[in-house]
Amino acid sequence: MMGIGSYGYNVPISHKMFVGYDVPEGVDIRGRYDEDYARILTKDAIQFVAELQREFRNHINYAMECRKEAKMKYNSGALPGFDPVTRYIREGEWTCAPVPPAVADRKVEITGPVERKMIINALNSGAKVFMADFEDALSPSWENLMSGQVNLKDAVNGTISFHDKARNRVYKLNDQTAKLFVRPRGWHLPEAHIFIDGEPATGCLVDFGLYFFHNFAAFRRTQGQGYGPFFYLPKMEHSREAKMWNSVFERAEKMAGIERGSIRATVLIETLPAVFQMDEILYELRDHSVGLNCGRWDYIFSYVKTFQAHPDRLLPDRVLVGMTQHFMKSYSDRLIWTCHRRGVHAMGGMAAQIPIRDDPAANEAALELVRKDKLREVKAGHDGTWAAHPGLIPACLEVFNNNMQGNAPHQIQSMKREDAAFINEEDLLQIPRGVRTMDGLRLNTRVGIQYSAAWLTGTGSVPLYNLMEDAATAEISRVQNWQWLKYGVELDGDGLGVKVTLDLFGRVVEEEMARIEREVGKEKFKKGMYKEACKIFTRQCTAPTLDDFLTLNAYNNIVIHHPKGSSRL
Ligand SMILES: CC(=O)SCCNC(=O)CCNC(=O)[C@H](O)C(C)(C)COP(=O)(O)OP(=O)(O)OC[C@H]1O[C@@H](n2cnc3c(N)ncnc32)[C@H](O)[C@@H]1OP(=O)(O)O
Ligand SMILES: O=CC(=O)O
Ligand SMILES: [Mg+2]
Repeated sequence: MMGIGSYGYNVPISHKMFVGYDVPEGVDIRGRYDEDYARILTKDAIQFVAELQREFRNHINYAMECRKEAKMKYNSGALPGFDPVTRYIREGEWTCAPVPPAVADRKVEITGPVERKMIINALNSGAKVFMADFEDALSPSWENLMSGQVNLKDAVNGTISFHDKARNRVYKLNDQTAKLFVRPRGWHLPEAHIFIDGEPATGCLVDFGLYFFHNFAAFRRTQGQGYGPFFYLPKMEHSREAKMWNSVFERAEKMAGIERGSIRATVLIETLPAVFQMDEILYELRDHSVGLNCGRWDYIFSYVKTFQAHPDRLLPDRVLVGMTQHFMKSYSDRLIWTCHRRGVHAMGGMAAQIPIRDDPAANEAALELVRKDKLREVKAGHDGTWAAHPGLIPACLEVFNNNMQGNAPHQIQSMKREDAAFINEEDLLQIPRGVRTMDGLRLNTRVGIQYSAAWLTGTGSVPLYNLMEDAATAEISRVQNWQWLKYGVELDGDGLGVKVTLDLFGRVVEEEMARIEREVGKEKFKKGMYKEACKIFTRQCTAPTLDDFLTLNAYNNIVIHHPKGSSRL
């Protein structure tokens, strides 16, 4: 009844009668029709997305070409660094627009996919902010994206509820809820279920456009104290990409008839090139900015990706690349200095530990690691941090409440970190120290395959071995394997002189697949998409040229095109 395809074709089906979305000229919706989704995919909302697409498509194409050009430069041996052309921005005295009162206090922010029950749990979690994620934590299937929009609309309207029939439990919003930020996808991802003028739409414009169109008015009234909506912006590599977002925001404000500077966004600094552009990014967004965030996991991924052709910059085991490595500490310190100098929040990142339900001692050890990470952040001057799970909110809040300097709900004025002004290119690029082991190779493989299997079946964040895994952490596993294979590295931590070869990797994959089957059980293994995931992950790890993104390459596997309209037989 439905056509499965890499984007570009529909499977003809003979239904007698179709209902479909009412679309404006030039738009073709190839995703499944659903009455709930039709509340989101209204003609006016789609028209707004199409206008954004038409206005910005050339800019986006240009920005993506610039990414390719930068990659070629790095692949020929160049290092990323500060741009002499924009020195005047870095050295100039300017600040961003004042922080909106509604989000002055961001001590702890919970993140999670736009799943109905999780949205309610996150908003009720006691965190100050909830970042609802269309990105690292979400597998961007049509169902996930569209039901995510429905859920967010109900959340902003305050009407969201969820009935867990199996547990006979009804979920509703508390009186006091976290402030909502929404993270759209990155600039590079297409939305292959919506075609505009014959081309797939840009994923982030769909996420942003639909959410903004339906929610700006209610959000500003109920949550934003006259500001908003609020966003998180992922995976940018250059300030030109921030400039595009700024123009998108201005265009949206104009359409909505709201004051310029109403929309506010926090940019994740999570690519290596972007760390040299923090001032420039804030400058482009200075009327729409509410800070920067240390997206540590994608940042590590980006370090490997940027240096894919630099065999002298190989990473040690993934578990050894933490925030105390010099390049990571330098990045976080410079981010704090930059943000506070420009008058905005410097947000910390995500510790990977999550509560461990069935083992109190292990649970306490995990909590202690989270506390330690948060203590380091608050003492360094961060104004808030991220938590992956409601069970971590009280501990994170306690650390921030007890250790922030000054009386404000942030440390923007009280922790200037002038010492971090001297952090230079060498600090930011310093090669992480540590050893490489067979365990590291095995863990990358086991986690990468299991995450990919979850992603292919519609889940974008999963608990694996008591840690949160999402697209960013899986990327590290993938590119690290690729790097080790490409350069045939020696696993120097094992003292056996073993080199990573295709043959060794093949055996590791086989053994780890067997282990996964044992761990998840035969039934789940058979029903899940482990074999497909293994194929995709293995191909990516052994590809002669490194794929830019795991999810971009795997996306074709989750695109499902339906005939125009669905059956009403
Ligand atoms: C690198 C980055 O980009 S980080 C940001 C992106 N990543 C994320 O946002 C990850 C967010 N976290 C998660 O998705 C989840 O916590 C996981 C997948 C890691 C673990 O989830 P689970 O295995 O379901 O956790 P667990 O079973 O302990 O959950 C207990 C309860 O907490 C809820 N819960 C867990 N995490 C969250 C969350 N982040 N937001 C809201 N509710 C949550 C569960 O839904 C469950 O609710 P219930 O008791 O009402 O049924
Ligand atoms: O998005 C956050 C990250 O760490 O990546
Ligand atoms: Mg990220």
